[in-house]
Amino acid sequence: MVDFRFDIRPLFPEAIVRVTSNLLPHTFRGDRRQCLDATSKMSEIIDRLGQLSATSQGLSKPVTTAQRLRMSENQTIYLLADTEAGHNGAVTGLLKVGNKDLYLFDETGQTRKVERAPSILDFYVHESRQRAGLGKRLFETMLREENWTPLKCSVDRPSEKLLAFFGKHYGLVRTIPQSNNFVLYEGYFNESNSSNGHAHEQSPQETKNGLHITNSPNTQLFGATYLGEDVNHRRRGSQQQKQNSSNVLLQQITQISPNGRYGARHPTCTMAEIISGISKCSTKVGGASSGESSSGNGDGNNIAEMMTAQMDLHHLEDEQQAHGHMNTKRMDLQEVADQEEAHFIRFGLQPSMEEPQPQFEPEPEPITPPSPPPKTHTPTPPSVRSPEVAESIIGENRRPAAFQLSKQHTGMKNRSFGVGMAVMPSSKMEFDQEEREDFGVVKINRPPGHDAHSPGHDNTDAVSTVSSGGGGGGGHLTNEGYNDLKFYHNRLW
Ligand SMILES: CC(=O)SCCNC(=O)CCNC(=O)[C@H](O)C(C)(C)COP(=O)(O)OP(=O)(O)OC[C@H]1O[C@@H](n2cnc3c(N)ncnc32)[C@H](O)[C@@H]1OP(=O)(O)O
Repeated sequence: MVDFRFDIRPLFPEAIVRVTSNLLPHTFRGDRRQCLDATSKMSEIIDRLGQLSATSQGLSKPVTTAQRLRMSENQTIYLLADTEAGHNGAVTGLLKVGNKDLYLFDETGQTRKVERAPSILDFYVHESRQRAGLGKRLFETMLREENWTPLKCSVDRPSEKLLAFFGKHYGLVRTIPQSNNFVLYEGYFNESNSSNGHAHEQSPQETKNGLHITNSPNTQLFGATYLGEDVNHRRRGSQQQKQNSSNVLLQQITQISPNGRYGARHPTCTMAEIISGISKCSTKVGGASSGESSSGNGDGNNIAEMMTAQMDLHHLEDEQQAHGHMNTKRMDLQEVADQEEAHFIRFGLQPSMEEPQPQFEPEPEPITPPSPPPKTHTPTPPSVRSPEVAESIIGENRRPAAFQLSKQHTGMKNRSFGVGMAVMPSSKMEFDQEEREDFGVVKINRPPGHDAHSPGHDNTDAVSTVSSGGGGGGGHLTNEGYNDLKFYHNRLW
């Protein structure tokens, strides 16, 4: 029993009271002074019961506090009291419910967005009163007041006791596995039961080759969901007529900008763009000289020409200005980067031969399932996807980039766009620091055994060699055959 230093009976004219964000029992009538007194006492009751519930469930901190209730507009706490107990009465149970916007899997594994889903958020009956029917009494009162049914309740990370409670009182046993902490019971999505509960339920989205694509944050962060082969078979009949609209949707989804803080524009990485530009130039020119087709896209050649011209200009300036005028060169390099950026934007929209557009065939191809919800009926506590899982999903199942995955999509940090294109796993990149603190050289694909400081080599490093090797094979490589790029950095960049 949970008793308090004050008399709880004025707060509980009924055995069960309902409390919302004003922290007053629904039965409360009184003046301003009484109101302050009542909210203060009610806060103490809620905090105490919330703490006991957390301890009972083994949680490190309570999910129910008066402060949280005060801040939430769509949550309600039901409190059960025994006014006969002791001198001041005792509070014996707490049930917190609310409406949540949830992305949920249905029985077939399709994602549905359910707005204002009825949710059981916290439930506690004091240990000394459990298994005496008080939980059911509290729950039934809540169902009546909220006009909910047990089947339509989503349960936030239920304990074993609560699962047993649902099984015993409502015959609810078979759950629909979810990827979040919520548990639903089979029948949740039945239309016949939709009279109460769901204020808004969106229809499942399109699928493509078993990849389930929605506008959900999960899809935007981790990519499409694989539903499994049997689901594919079931859908194949109707897939033909959906083909066209599906392609359109896929295109739309991949072009959706992430929302919120993920949608904020990130500062461009000039360094990576320059390296990327050199890599593309290298591939283009190299491909042409070796007889490979480079006619896939004119933009690549434009970039190569532009880079060559710009780097020639730098080379000339370097020779003229020797070691002075760092600022002038820095500005020129920035201009190159700016122009490149504009080209790469177009380049990204019309990928060259190195970045083929994904071509979707009508038949699904075998893909390792990244995250199909396990079809079991034993509720398991869902776990949060780690970045490594996201990485494996992307790595194994993503087709060649229809859109560039950035940390907006992967959740991974510090992924410089373009560096990977310039430096292959077998290659190495070196950063040499020159005398001045803000001046350095990047060397890419240096042949093994090359001494960075050996005489005769550093001269080529000290000036830009991207275009200075006119007599050499690639025109943008050093005499030794590695990509070489001079750069400046400044603490203010
Ligand atoms: C979303 C969430 O809030 S999850 C957290 C749920 N809360 C907890 O786990 C806190 C500790 N448990 C409790 O507070 C209570 O047991 C509640 C709230 C789950 C149920 O309240 P009670 O007053 O015990 O429920 P009530 O008496 O109406 O029903 C009893 C049934 O609940 C289940 N149950 C209650 N206690 C237990 C227990 N210790 N072990 C297994 N099942 C239990 C059983 O099905 C039981 O029926 P039975 O006695 O015939 O086996």
